[in-house]
Amino acid sequence: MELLVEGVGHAYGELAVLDGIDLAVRPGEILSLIGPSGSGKSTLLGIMGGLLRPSRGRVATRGAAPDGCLNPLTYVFQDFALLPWRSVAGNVALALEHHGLPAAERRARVDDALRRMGLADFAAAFPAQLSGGMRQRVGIARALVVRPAVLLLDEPLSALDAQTRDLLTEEFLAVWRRERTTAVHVTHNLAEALRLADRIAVLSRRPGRIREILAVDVPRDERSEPARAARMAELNQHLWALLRDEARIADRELADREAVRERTAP
Ligand SMILES: Nc1ncnc2c1ncn2[C@@H]1O[C@H](COP(=O)(O)OP(=O)(O)OP(=O)(O)O)[C@@H](O)[C@H]1O
Repeated sequence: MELLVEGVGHAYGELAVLDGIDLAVRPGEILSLIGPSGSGKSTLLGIMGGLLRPSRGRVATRGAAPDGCLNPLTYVFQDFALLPWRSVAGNVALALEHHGLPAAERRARVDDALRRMGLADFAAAFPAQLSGGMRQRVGIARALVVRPAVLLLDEPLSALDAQTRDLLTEEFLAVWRRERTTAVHVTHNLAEALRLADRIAVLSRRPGRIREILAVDVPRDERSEPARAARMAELNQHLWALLRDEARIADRELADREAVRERTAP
């Protein structure tokens, strides 16, 4: 399924957060969204998923959802958002409630999602008994169980240590290779974006506008190969320079505003 963002702008009261966002997320691609802190990345993801109505513009989907899709636009959150009093299987099954599925199908879907995320032996465990990495596996299994058309990932790995993050990135990619689910992935981590994404959209400082959309033109399987290191470093440097420019301008604007406030203070 394709996700189209057309002329989207958003303000929280007086605070303009997004401006003139046009973006087409292609079927089966992973699009990473990066930008300075406060540039509106999570707001844009919320608008894409229909959690938030934009002040201007619209979001549309095009194309069919996969067979058995119960919830076309499905989130994976940074803080896992698990219910502590429910088992792993109970947390995954939560996403199926209110869909009126027969018990046997519900069980089959839950078992399948747990197996795909390597959680089959942990179905009866509770979140408190699990590491952060395992909890996020449950978060991803809960998203997969509804067979989403588009996955919306809001910094899904940022609460995890570096090693667990690398491991989960590879596991997520293994699942994605089988399903090719369209995904939008918000992150602060350039290495993560460069590992996962087909394209990376860079937002400017607030109000966030699309500064550039960069295609990661190295096949995923080759991104850690020595022969590709130079190109990957080049892409990383380019992204870093864009973010640094935006952060510098934002800092200068803030300093100028403070100076004006001091001059005009009574
Ligand atoms: N519900 C809200 N009400 C008012 N202001 C909000 C609300 N949500 C976010 N903001 C503000 O809007 C701006 C953009 O927030 P948003 O979380 O979308 O940015 P972000 O790029 O995801 O930030 P970060 O990288 O720090 O996570 C920030 O200045 C934030 O404080």
